[in-house]
Amino acid sequence: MKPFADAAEHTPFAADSRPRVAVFRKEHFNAAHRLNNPNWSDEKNERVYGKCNNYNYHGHNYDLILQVTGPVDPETGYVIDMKVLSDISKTFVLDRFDHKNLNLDTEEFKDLNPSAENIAIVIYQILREQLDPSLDLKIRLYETERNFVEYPAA
Ligand SMILES: Nc1nc2c(c(=O)[nH]1)N=C([C@H](O)[C@H](O)COP(=O)(O)OP(=O)(O)OP(=O)(O)O)CN2
Repeated sequence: MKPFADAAEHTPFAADSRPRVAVFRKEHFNAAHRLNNPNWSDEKNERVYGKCNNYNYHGHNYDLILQVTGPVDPETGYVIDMKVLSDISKTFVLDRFDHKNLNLDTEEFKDLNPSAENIAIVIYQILREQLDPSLDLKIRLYETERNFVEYPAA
């Protein structure tokens, strides 16, 4: 099989003819949070968020799946070096959020509800700045085994 057969027929700048592949990196972090809207009454917060509004912050074992999609570099065979992706996620996401109380210990969630949706958006924004603009990024965040979100949505 010759994945670069088409590319070879074009100039080295014919990037569009390079095959695009999605690369995945799974990360994990633990964090505590509480869902609460300060503009609502205690009753409404309790009704909307249930046990997630409990004054005792509770923790989740978050699984984070980073999906980076882009053209395969014919020289390296890589879309992105997964070691580099791992280092970026450790430095900019895990070191920031792992073993933290998201509401109390992080700037990002001081005034933003740390729902799975908002955490995924924040992580996306943080990582987006660190990646080559030619690469697409998608975040999948598991808050529990059965509850997970994706950003951007398909
Ligand atoms: N749209 C959202 N809904 C909910 C969120 C959220 O972030 N976005 N978060 C929660 C809770 O924090 C948590 O995810 C729910 O925990 P739990 O009910 O224990 O979920 P489990 O999967 O462990 O248990 P099930 O009994 O299978 O639901 C709630 N909603």
